[in-house]
Order: sequence, then C-alpha cells, then structure tokens
Amino acid sequence: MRSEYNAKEEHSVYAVLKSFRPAIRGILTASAIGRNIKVHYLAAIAAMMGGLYFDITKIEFLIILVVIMQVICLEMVNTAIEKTVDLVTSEYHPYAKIAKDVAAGAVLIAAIFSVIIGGIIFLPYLLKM
Ligand SMILES: Nc1ncnc2c1ncn2[C@@H]1O[C@H](COP(=O)(O)OP(=O)(O)OP(=O)(O)O)[C@@H](O)[C@H]1O
Repeated sequence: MRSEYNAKEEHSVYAVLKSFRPAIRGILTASAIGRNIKVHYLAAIAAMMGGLYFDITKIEFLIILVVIMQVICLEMVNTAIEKTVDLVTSEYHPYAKIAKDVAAGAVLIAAIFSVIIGGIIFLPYLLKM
C-alpha cells in the first residue's frame, strides 16, 4: 500500500514540476560558468535575428533552431563532463584527457556544422541583397 502511495506522489504534477528545478538550475549554472556558451547564445540570437530579417522559410528557421539546440545542449554536456572529470581527479590522467578532449571535440563538430548550415541557409539571401 505504502509503495503504491509513493508511486502516486512521485507521478504527481507537483513532483514532475519539482523535477524541473535542478534542470533549470543547471541551465542557469552552465550559462553563468561557461565561457563558450555565451558565444553560442550570441550566435543563436544573431542567427534568429538574421532569419527574421531575411524572412527565411519555416523549414530554414526550424533547421536553425535544431542546430542552435544541438550546439547549446552539447556545450552543456561538455561542461558537465569537464566538472565530473575535475571531481574525480585533479591529477593528470590520460583517461581524463580523453574524456575532456572527446567532449570538446563533439562541441567543435557541432559548431563547425552549424557554421556550414548557417552559410548554406543565409548565403543566398546575402547574395541577393
Ligand atoms: N586531469 C587531466 N588530465 C589530463 N588532461 C587534462 C586534465 N584536465 C584537463 N586536461 C587537458 O586540458 C584540456 C583543457 O581542460 P580544461 O579543464 O581546462 O577545459 P577547457 O577546455 O579549458 O574548458 P573551460 O575553460 O571551460 O574549463 C583538456 O581538453 C585536456 O586535454
């Protein structure tokens, strides 16, 4: 009976809303401590304003939004991995190096592709000016 009651509590709307709190705290913390994420935010704002200015199509705008979401989420995961590695060791360790380098590499790949995708979308509009 007791476990059934707990399950109900855990699945209540309040419990679901409460579970958002650490997630929102994570977004704010990553925004405050991350240097690169601020650059991503600026690029995201510029891309969205460019999209509005050039009146790009709905599909193009959706692609821009997906790319923005991808880069920002990867940057946050990168920060989480960096902090986890720092928590585990402050000593030099080859595995720590691999973990941090691979996480940073994932962000770099996403950022490079976002520039390419941005170029493919915006270049025709820029050339028409
Ligand atoms: N404990 C460690 N062992 C081995 N190499 C490490 C270790 N910590 C960091 N490194 C190396 O140094 C690089 C930079 O790590 P650092 O933690 O300073 O991250 P960062 O990229 O400068 O990010 P930020 O400045 O946002 O913290 C890593 O990519 C990795 O190659």
